[in-house]
Amino acid sequence: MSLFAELGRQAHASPHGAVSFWFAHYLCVAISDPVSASVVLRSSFDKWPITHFMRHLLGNGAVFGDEEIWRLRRKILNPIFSSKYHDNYVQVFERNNKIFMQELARAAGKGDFSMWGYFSSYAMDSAFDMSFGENLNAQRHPNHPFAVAFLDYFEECGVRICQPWLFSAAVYDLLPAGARQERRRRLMWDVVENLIHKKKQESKKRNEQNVVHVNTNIRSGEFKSFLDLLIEYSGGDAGYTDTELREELLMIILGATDTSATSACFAAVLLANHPPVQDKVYEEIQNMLGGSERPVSLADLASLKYLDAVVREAMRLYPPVPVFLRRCTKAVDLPSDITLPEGCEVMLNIWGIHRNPRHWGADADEFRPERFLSADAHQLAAFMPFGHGPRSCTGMRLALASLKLSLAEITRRYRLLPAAGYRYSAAEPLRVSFELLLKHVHDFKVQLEHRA
Ligand code: HEM
Repeated sequence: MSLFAELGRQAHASPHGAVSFWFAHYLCVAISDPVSASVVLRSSFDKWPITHFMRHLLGNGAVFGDEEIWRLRRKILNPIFSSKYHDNYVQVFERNNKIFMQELARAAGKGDFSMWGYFSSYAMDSAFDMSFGENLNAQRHPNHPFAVAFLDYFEECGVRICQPWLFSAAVYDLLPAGARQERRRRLMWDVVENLIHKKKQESKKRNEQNVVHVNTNIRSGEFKSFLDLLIEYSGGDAGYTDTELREELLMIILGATDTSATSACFAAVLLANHPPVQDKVYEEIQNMLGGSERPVSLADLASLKYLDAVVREAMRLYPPVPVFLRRCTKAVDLPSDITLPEGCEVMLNIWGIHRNPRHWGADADEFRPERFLSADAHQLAAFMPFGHGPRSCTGMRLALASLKLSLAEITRRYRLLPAAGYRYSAAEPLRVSFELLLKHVHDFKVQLEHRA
């Protein structure tokens, strides 16, 4: 992670906001200027070839697919993630949040513990539920084979991406790690393919009987899972094949799970270490609920402006995806008068952009949520944890809703405290590492104290 921070510092000092460096045998350009980053993100859509090893599990799933395939897949994803279906999915978060709170209650008042397992199971259950309309129940059964295979698979990918000599599949597949990945992939594919098969059978039966489907899994209305919508928007029986459906669904589950858990965990650790900020969040929630014990709902989120600022500030300082890797498929002219040639590997250094003092001021490294209450257009354009342009995250609105719902429920019940012996200060910022996503070296440890 220190590499990205150093590249960021060097780029901030350069008039172009960019520096070149070697990564394995690639000569790359790292950009920490938001305006140049936005030009690249709007014009170059292929990812670095080193990310191709993710295709072992995800195939041509939108996130790692080359531009040609990605464009076709994205056309189907866009309507599925439109605001039309937002409420449909948020019901899933509300439901899984209840289980989350029941599970978390077991850790409260018992000293240090890691938030990671709780947030990641909540995110996994929500992603699975949205994808299939089925409850994986990893929150109550963290040893569920799918959940274990998924987490272990991506942990191993995190190790691989930091070791360039493991990039080649010809070598990796012969190693014990390659064999383990193969077993995990098989298990996940089987689970997903069985669910696709089951869904298609059910829908065939319904069509034969001409029955209107109401999914009783969800409180109100007809729930449509990502699987339902992918089938519908890709053209029904003539649409996506089972392989294409599996690729897209696994890609959505990947996109939704660890990213959301990482963001929520960083926000929780920052709240634990900044009591005055936490007090303001608590006050805001109490003022809104006015003493009621009802759960926080989607409709409430619009009133929780300070909580929104806290979530954004946590993602600014600790973006779960700290770098995006793009390859220029044509020459790109940057505003600073330099041209990136065709084939150039570009690292969009989000960590560096989010801490660029030109945009965020001299206190860019400090946790100060208030800056988002008065952020100007330049600052908002320099905030890109979800990417930017046509290939940015489709799930941004859902992710923010999920984060705020869970953090609001935690803060109203508990006072978050730093783990014993570990307190964050401006002089000693959170120590982080890079393993596919950003990670906290101290494993997101906090304590929870019941509020009176
Ligand atoms: C805090 C949580 C999240 C963060 C920080 C995040 C961040 C990102 C980033 C950085 C990208 C890649 C952008 C790029 O390459 O330029 C991405 C792509 C994607 N994300 Fe998210 N994401 C989050 C949650 C979600 C959720 C909840 C979903 C779905 C339910 C989702 C679905 C996707 C998909 C489908 C893509 C691929 C987009 C494409 O290549 O066209 N993400 N996300």
